[in-house]
Amino acid sequence: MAMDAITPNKDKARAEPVKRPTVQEAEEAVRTLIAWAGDDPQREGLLDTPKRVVNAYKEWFSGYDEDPVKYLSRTFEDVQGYDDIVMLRSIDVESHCEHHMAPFLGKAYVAYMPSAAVVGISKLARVVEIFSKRLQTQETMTAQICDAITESLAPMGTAVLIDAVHECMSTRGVHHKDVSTITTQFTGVFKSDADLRNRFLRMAGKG
Ligand SMILES: Nc1nc2c(ncn2[C@@H]2O[C@H](COP(=O)(O)OP(=O)(O)OP(=O)(O)O)[C@@H](O)[C@H]2O)c(=O)[nH]1
Ligand SMILES: [Zn+2]
Repeated sequence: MAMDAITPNKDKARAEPVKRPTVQEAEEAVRTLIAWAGDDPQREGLLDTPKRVVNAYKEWFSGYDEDPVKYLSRTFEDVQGYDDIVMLRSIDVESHCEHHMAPFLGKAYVAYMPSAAVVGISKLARVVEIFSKRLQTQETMTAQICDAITESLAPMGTAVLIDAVHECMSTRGVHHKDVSTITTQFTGVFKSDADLRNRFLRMAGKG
């Protein structure tokens, strides 16, 4: 999808799409932040930095240009009657918090109980990646991953757990380095069946 088509995280208060600035405008904003940090944007070592930062942003925030549902649309039905949990453990999460634009890093655990069809397992990791490559709160991201799987696959239930360390808490502010944050979202049988939910948590190593 083109870089000028932005699909922001849902914000019900905003009706109009956000207009993406030009590369030149984005680079100028980085020069402003360099000066705000106290350095000279014209210093030789910093001359190419705005270009590098803008390119890094393209990668860190590439999730605005991707539609997770697209990845979940191809399913497979021939699984010989398989009817138990499908779970991906320890999916890397590299995201940025929407409050400080600081990284938060961790792991996601994603499971669903198939109703009929299953999906290619790599697509679940892609869904995590797409939502993580946006400005996020961990809670929003956990709910978005769960919703995308639930809406696309209509499984018997979906379970998502994210365990992450927020650099806005470890490198600034309260400076707590060893605190990780766990968020969970459960639907369907994972919500109604405590034994199944506990099985998921044990399989994630959190039970
Ligand atoms: N719930 C939630 N909070 C987050 C997340 N990422 C960062 N935060 C918190 O967002 C809050 C923002 O609080 P503010 O008081 O507005 O900002 P601040 O003055 O920079 O806060 P401190 O981080 O405490 O210095 C902080 O408590 C952060 O720890 C997240 O994913 N979920
Ligand atoms: Zn933060």
